[in-house]
Amino acid sequence: MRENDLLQHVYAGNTALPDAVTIPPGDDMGAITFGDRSLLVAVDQVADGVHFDLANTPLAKVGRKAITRNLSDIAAMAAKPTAAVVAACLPRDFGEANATALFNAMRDTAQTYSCPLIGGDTAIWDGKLLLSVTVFAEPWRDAEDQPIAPVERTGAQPGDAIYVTGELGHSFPTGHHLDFEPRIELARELVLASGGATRPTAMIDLSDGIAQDLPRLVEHAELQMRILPLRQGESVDGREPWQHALGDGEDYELLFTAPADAVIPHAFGHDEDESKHVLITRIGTVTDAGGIVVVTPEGESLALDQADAKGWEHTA
Ligand SMILES: Nc1ncnc2c1ncn2[C@@H]1O[C@H](COP(=O)(O)OP(=O)(O)OP(=O)(O)O)[C@@H](O)[C@H]1O
Ligand SMILES: Cc1ncc(C[n+]2csc(CCOP(=O)(O)O)c2C)c(N)n1
Ligand SMILES: [Mg+2]
Repeated sequence: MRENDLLQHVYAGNTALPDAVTIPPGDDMGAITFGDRSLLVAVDQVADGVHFDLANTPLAKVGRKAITRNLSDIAAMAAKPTAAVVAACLPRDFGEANATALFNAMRDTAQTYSCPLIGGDTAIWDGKLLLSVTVFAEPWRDAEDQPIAPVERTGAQPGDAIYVTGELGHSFPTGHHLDFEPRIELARELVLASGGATRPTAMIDLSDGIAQDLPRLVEHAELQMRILPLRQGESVDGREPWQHALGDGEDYELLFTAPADAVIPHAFGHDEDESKHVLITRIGTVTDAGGIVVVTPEGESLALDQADAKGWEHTA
């Protein structure tokens, strides 16, 4: 069983959805309208053994990740967090102190990002720890209080530039997958600054790696591995740093496209210390044919599926 096959089956039913569904399955969040307002919703789970290893991870970080993974999907739509609910399946031997610590971490993280935890459900079972978080979001509003439409995955055009925030690769061994900052404020700035001149044409958050997530935005592109922003980490199986950056996944950075003449800033941040600012790197261009091609640091052009960097897909 492959995750992507099931998703194609889900998307095939999208045409039958009612008109109130403005963003159907296939984006980082779905959206519905009621009255003249729009509400976005997404659900993401974390499971022990799949998204974290409980034996080696403090509960505070597990609880944080359960929330921030969902906030990253809100960032990917350039939307504003509204509220969250959580469904928890706790192992039978978990204990009250652990349950309290976990809940406190989720509540505090949600609060930090102005996405209050407003409910949930708790069960105790014979399985491993499993947390499923649903988040709601709404459009940001401009200076005239007009809603800013969410950025979807579908708007990229040939000739658009491709950008990525932060650094990529080695997320699991470095612990980045637990500690990352969801890019909510950065995305807000992109859609609000300069009267919309820096608005992305399409955007996604990088959970499964560029190798899986770029094809969700565009069919054809050329990517320069020489300028891919790399996180430092140990290489596995002799693979190159750029291969880790393409395929490891769980970067929770934003991958987006924008018109080639849009003046996208090179960094984002309000800290006086510029080393704390988040890089925004132009890594390639949307093309109109030829599939997705990666140009290695040595100048060799490879089809993405020949790059030995597959990205993450759930399979069984
Ligand atoms: N079981 C399902 N039923 C209906 N829709 C689904 C199901 N699983 C996934 N989807 C939809 O398919 C799309 C891709 O799902 P996926 O979980 O890969 O989201 P993502 O944002 O790409 O990744 P992540 O979950 O890591 O943020 C989303 O629009 C999601 O809502
Ligand atoms: C114990 C353990 N093993 C492996 C990984 C790596 N990993 C897990 S899920 C995922 C993609 C995103 O998930 P999803 O597609 O469900 O959003 C990645 C890269 C990890 N974090 N913890
Ligand atoms: Mg996502």
